[in-house]
Amino acid sequence: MNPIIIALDFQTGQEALAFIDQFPTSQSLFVKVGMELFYREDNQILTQLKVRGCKIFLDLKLHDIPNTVFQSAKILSQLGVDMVTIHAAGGSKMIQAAHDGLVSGAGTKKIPKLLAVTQLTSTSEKVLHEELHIGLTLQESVLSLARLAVSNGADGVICAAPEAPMIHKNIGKDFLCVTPGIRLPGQSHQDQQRVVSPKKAHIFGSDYIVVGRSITQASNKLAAFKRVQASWNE
Ligand SMILES: O=c1ccn([C@@H]2O[C@H](COP(=O)(O)O)[C@@H](O)[C@H]2O)c(=O)[nH]1
Repeated sequence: MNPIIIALDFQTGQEALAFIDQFPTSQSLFVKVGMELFYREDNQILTQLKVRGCKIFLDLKLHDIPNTVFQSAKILSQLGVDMVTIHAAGGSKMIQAAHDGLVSGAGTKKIPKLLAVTQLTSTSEKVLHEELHIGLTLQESVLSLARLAVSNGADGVICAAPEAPMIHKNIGKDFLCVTPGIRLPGQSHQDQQRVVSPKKAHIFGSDYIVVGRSITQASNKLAAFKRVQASWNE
């Protein structure tokens, strides 16, 4: 299994595909299409990526009333992607609606994995308390949202890697922990707050790491991807 999901945070499909085309065709890539690329390019970027053999994590982080999420998830389920996201903070009915929408929309297609964002990896303990007015610790809040997610049909969560052991211990080893907030040693954290190296994420038990700028903004992107792989395998 390839545990590295590359976040294709490019402004155009042309840039994203030029990036993908640098990799050998034998390399099976797992990529994340987020709001930036999807809002610009729509479904046709997904088709282009599938033609190139990529697995796709469509990261649109749905967060709305249950009916809207149900209808949207139904459509996402028909796009042939492997994973989709919602915000767990939308609550039990919203998570359930996302699950039901995916099941109802998939038809004969494979149902995409449903991942619930717990606390964004750009959120610090200080922001959680002072801006969001949440009285729990980050770990408590992440675990509580992960419990809400699993009870309502999610297959896993988006969290920071140091939270993965707690989630796997309390919820189960098969519940996916997909972890952004990844940097190689010495790199700037930029807007991320809860950051670890690929090696540390592997030790913590992340099922997948999501890596964007460390690879996509490197001068030699293929070499950067190999450095991430090497760190994970250390
Ligand atoms: O909590 C979250 C949820 C999603 N992301 C996404 O992951 C990548 C990370 O990019 P980097 O450049 O490696 O920081 C990005 O697409 C985010 O939208 C996240 O970082 N944290």
